[in-house]
Amino acid sequence: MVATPTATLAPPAISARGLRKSYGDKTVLDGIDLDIPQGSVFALLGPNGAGKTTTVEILSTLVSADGGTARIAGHDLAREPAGVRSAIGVTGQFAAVDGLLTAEENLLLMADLRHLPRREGRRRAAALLERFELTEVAGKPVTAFSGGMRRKLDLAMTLVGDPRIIFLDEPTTGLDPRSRRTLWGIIRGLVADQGVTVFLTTQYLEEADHLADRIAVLDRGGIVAEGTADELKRLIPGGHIRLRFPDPDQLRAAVRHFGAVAADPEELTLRVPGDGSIPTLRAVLDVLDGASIHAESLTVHTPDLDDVFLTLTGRTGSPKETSR
Ligand SMILES: Nc1ncnc2c1ncn2[C@@H]1O[C@H](COP(=O)(O)OP(=O)(O)OP(=O)(O)O)[C@@H](O)[C@H]1O
Repeated sequence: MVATPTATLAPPAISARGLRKSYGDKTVLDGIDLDIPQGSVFALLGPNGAGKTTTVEILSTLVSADGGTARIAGHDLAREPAGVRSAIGVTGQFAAVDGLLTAEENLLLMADLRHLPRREGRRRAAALLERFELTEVAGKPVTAFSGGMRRKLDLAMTLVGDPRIIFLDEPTTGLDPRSRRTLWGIIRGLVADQGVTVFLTTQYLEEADHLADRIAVLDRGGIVAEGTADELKRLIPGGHIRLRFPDPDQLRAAVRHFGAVAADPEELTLRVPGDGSIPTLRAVLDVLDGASIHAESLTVHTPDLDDVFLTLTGRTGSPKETSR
């Protein structure tokens, strides 16, 4: 499919102003603004309980906001909820998959719920089974499926209605790295081939980094930062070089030469601000050599989304994968 040059002129797929929601005296969303262009992937990143699911529930008409306005696919959220529902698909932590039915039966059931003619329903089910590489297991009951296969089927069911906007609430939570990567590929394909807009929530910084055109960090009821992964990383001043010393004397000597930098006497390490460029590294090594200080090891740390998350929310994100 050819990308439409009008995409940039098109109204946003999702826009929201001042969305608010409280449960009892707990303020979950305290005035959220969003602008998500058509055909893009947007990631809402936040720690547990930040209000990510609540945001998806509001934007997908499952829960009403206490205040604020939103337009989804051109429909006013409060006044035209049926129009919103016809344009969106939602895949949540609350998977819609029925374990007793087969994969194909689940898809056909969804086609019935969407009032598709029988033949069209069968055609779409077959195409989705093929696309998600589930054709061979189409006749098997879903109880026999792995977590990754269930997630794929869940996403396929969302696509039966051919939505223009898809909400994915923590789509890969609990999946192994391989299944996660498979789903990432599928999600990227949806955007590239069909131009759908994806609104994704995640606790995985790496997921947001891989998939999203823009990322918003939600914390304590508000969006504390928004931008591309690179823009967010630039919020964090530089990287650092970490030196490890064999004993406290060497560490103390290094502190005298490098000045006001973060030292960890227990770990016998010192953080020197700087990127991993050759001149920076050479300058650090020259200081060590000049003062005859012996360092055991040197590692370069470039800022990543984890640093951003930590700086903005005061908490670390989820453990990062090591299997690249
Ligand atoms: N129906 C409800 N009634 C009362 N409190 C609720 C309800 N739904 C959500 N909350 C509260 O709102 C806050 C935000 O919840 P939400 O599920 O939106 O967070 P989240 O960012 O999606 O977290 P997680 O990553 O754990 O799913 C939590 O403190 C939660 O307990």
